[in-house]
Amino acid sequence: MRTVTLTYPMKPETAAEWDQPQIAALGQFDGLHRGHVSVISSAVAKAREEGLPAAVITFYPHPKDVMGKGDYEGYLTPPRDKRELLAGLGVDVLFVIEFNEELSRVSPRDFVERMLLPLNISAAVVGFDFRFGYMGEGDADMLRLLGNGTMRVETVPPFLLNGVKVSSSGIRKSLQNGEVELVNFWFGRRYHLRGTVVHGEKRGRTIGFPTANLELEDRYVIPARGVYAVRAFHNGKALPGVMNVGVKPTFHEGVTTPTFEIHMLDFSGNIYGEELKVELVSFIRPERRFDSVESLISQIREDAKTADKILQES
Ligand SMILES: Cc1cc2nc3c(=O)[nH]c(=O)nc-3n(C[C@H](O)[C@H](O)[C@H](O)COP(=O)(O)O)c2cc1C
Ligand SMILES: Nc1ncnc2c1ncn2[C@@H]1O[C@H](COP(=O)(O)OP(=O)(O)O)[C@@H](O)[C@H]1O
Repeated sequence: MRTVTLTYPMKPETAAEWDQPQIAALGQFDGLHRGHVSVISSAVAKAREEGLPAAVITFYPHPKDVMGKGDYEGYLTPPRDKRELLAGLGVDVLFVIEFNEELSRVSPRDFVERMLLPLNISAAVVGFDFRFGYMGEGDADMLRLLGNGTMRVETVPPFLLNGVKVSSSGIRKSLQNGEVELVNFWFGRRYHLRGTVVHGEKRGRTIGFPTANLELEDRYVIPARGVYAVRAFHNGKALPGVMNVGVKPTFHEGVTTPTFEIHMLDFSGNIYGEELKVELVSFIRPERRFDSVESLISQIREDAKTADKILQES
């Protein structure tokens, strides 16, 4: 899959490259959940049918990140995850349009005429609630109108699971409530965090539970504080583990930024500086303060047993 970054207005030399028609799915697609996958797969299927390349056109940063008051909660799929997942769906080209204040003021007409038509999009596939252009004034009908007969527009209906519409906002909320199974069901895969193992306070090894401290690679949506059964992938190898997302109230007061610590159940070795991808499998319990280190240790021992059982069954 090729990734192309675009800025508004499109440079003529960029446009000149896209002289073949292509089928494109348009949207923010943060999370690439099953609703998003249904839109993108429909574009890919259409592209295969017509023997044309399948493209995805998306925006980065997230409009809420640019237009908000600095309180954006982060990404479900930061750029690297998005690229990997889209490549796996059979997408040939990913166009990432840089979102900034200027783009937020572009009218639907200018957006279509100056960004989409130059890319030679013969059919655009969008979700049922797709909005674009200044103040979200544009919708699928307007896209069709502005395409002026050169661009077919198809909408994909809402994707429901148990009668509930799968949505990025629903997933964010559930993740922040620790509802991992539900989140994973909506994703159709497991939510993961990726990062580098950094030095912590060196206490883990002294209490019999060394923990790899993860410095997140990007601004992920942070799951609820607490203990999770996880699978950590180290150099592609899956390692069962238990993760604490928290501020360690047993040892600290007033800390607000959580750390991500993973104890791998059957592992020993030095992995400082190395990358881990950590898949969340299940929420075990909220984080709490213990009156003694001994009671924390026996609870962690219980957590490790619980995680082991969950992971053997999933
Ligand atoms: C499975 C697990 C559960 C944990 N639960 C708690 C908890 O409930 N409360 C707490 O204060 N710390 C908790 N911790 C964090 C430990 O306090 C922490 O791992 C230990 O202090 C080592 O920190 P270090 O890696 O920075 O040396 C937990 C850690 C693990 C691995
Ligand atoms: N089973 C394991 N799970 C996690 N990390 C382990 C394990 N065995 C060894 N390690 C190593 O030990 C380090 C964690 O030890 P710890 O005493 O908690 O130090 P720190 O506070 O720097 O994280 C990890 O970063 C990793 O390099």
